[in-house]
Amino acid sequence: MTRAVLSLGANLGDRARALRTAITALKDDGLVARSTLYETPPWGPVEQPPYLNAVVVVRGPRDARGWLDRAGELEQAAGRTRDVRFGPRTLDVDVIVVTEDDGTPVLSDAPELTLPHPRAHERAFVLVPWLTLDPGAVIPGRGRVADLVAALPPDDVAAVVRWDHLR
Ligand SMILES: Nc1ncnc2c1ncn2[C@@H]1O[C@H](COP(=O)(O)OP(=O)(O)OP(=O)(O)O)[C@@H](O)[C@H]1O
Ligand SMILES: Nc1nc2c(c(=O)[nH]1)N=C(CO)CN2
Repeated sequence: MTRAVLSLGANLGDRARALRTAITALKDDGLVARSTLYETPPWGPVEQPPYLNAVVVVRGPRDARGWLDRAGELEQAAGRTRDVRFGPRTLDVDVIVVTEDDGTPVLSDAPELTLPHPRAHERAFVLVPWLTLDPGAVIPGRGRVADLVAALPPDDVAAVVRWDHLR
């Protein structure tokens, strides 16, 4: 058994429906915790609409590749096609960290599965929802999520807004 932290994002189509459908599907995979939905400004070089993001924790009988495969299945089910790097999408599911049951982090530098996710530590849209689920969370090699959030530009953190409060 392994425990995985997954980041979900969508900025095309019915964003909330895409995230909720994926989170519901993950109940079959051992969903442990899920954040609420957050509206977040687009991160990265591509101009595009705002995202809805969420973070979930799952624990089940998959290895790290198994979680990556499951992420791909959920993206396909949401109608994702091959697209621009960092560009808009109906659903993006990233594997952020994977931990063995004895607490050992799974590390990988393979291009098709890099763990921990190489950009998670600088993304408020990952760190802020994750921190609500696990105040003691750590990214191996990067530090405590609470400290990483504190090190981000305050405007980046403030721009991650609970979506249920917006409606
Ligand atoms: N930890 C990881 N989680 C998800 N995909 C990963 C990971 N490490 C490597 N990849 C690979 O990244 C490739 C590109 O993924 P994708 O198109 O989702 O990138 P992106 O979403 O534009 O960028 P980012 O991964 O920074 O969010 C995938 O084919 C996948 O195999
Ligand atoms: N706010 C936000 N920005 C992004 C996201 C995302 O999920 N949320 N995903 C991206 C895909 O690489 C690029 N930029």
